[in-house]
Amino acid sequence: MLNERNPIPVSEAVKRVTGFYKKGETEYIPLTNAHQRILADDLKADHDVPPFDRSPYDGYALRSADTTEVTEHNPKILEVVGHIGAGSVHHEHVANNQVVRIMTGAPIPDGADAVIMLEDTTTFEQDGRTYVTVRKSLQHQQNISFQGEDVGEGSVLVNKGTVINPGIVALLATFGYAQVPVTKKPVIGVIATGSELLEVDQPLEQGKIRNSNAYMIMAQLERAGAIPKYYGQLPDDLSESLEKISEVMKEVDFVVTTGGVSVGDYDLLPEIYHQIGAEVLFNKVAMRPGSVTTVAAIDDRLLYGLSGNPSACYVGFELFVRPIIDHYLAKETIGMQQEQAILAADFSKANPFDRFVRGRYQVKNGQLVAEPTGKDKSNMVHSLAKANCFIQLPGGTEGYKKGDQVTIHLLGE
Ligand SMILES: Nc1nc2c(c(=O)[nH]1)N[C@H]1C(S)=C(S)[C@@H](COP(=O)(O)OP(=O)(O)OC[C@H]3O[C@@H](n4cnc5c(N)ncnc54)[C@H](O)[C@@H]3O)O[C@H]1N2
Ligand code: MOO
Ligand SMILES: [Mg+2]
Repeated sequence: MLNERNPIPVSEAVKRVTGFYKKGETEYIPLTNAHQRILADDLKADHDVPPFDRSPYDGYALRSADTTEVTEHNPKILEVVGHIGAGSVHHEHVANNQVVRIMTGAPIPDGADAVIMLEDTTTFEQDGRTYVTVRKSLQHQQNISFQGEDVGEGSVLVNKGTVINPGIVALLATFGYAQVPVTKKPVIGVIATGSELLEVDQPLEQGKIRNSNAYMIMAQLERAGAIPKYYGQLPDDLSESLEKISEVMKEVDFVVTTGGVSVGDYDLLPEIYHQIGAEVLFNKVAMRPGSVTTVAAIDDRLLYGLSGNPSACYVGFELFVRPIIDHYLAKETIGMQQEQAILAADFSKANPFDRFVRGRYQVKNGQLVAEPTGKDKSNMVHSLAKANCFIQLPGGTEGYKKGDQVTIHLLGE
């Protein structure tokens, strides 16, 4: 256990955490559940798309050589010898001066090399036979959707580690993935600590507040792609907390607690880490909010001690829990995406530590602009609601001015 609290830079804290990453196993899940999961194998085309030459129009498949010289004023009559919709095949060879009535998506019959659109023809019957008048000349291979023009067999379409979006779902279906290989989600235990906490359905009492952090963390876990497992809230009682946390550690991949990590008389987490023999990786980070964020490890399992203050808890989660989930899921990108933005309002508070201000970014005139979403104290909860990014304001300055360029970390709504 560390007795003294030495603030370390955020980057160093992230590095210490990612040193403990594990990768989840691959599991196979039904395609209907695959949206937003992480692809565990490269998605490779095992056949051409389309798998055969097909018609992109409703019209007639014909031999282009039969239409040389044909114009609006010099139409030509051809005989209709077949009729196919998408899903059907015309098995006979199309000979000179013959056409096959064809619908969008149907395979081009053997012998035909072009398709004329229905609008450029008229049909008539004579002596029990069907004919079509064509009023346009067609080039060899005109109006054909070629085998493999969308996707060629053998190409890698999506790399493993990619978040599955609706477009990827379409590709998975195209290539017959009824079961999709995805990375297993980590199961993360959530415990709230504090004798002041009421559950959400309890009425307010003097000196007490409702536990918002546990529910916030569970939503953050889901957003990050993990499975939250809620173990309820603990009063500030050492032996009860010790027992519960030791038990939970055995059941899940990681544990996140909130509250009790600072230096108060009832901040029990430091003593709990000591008694269960956990190695404290850090207990002070040079940032605001969340400076008290603590991470400890037992063997290969991490125990996150997030602050009790809601905004500090939120920021500590996104900076230090999210990367470990991204690693576990073997995502292509780890942690929050960063962008440059223009600060939309003055931020006058000076601070020796880096600040991660809850902000909202939007695009204005082609430029990312970010604005704080409310009061920036770590014990506040209201400013979290509208936040879609953190505005990073490096420490050691007298504050920032509207118009300054800043780095923002996207929360990925
Ligand atoms: N003497 C010092 N005091 C404090 C320091 C310090 O360095 N020296 N650090 C301050 C900072 S910074 C923070 S952040 C907080 C961290 O507190 P803890 O992580 O120990 O959390 P608690 O003491 O349990 O609670 C703090 C605050 O948050 C409320 N809380 C707790 N749990 C929840 C919950 N689940 N949902 C909603 N709100 C919760 C709790 O009632 C307290 O108001 O310490 C400062 N103090
Ligand atoms: O950890 Mo505290 O949030 O720096 O305010
Ligand atoms: Mg405390």
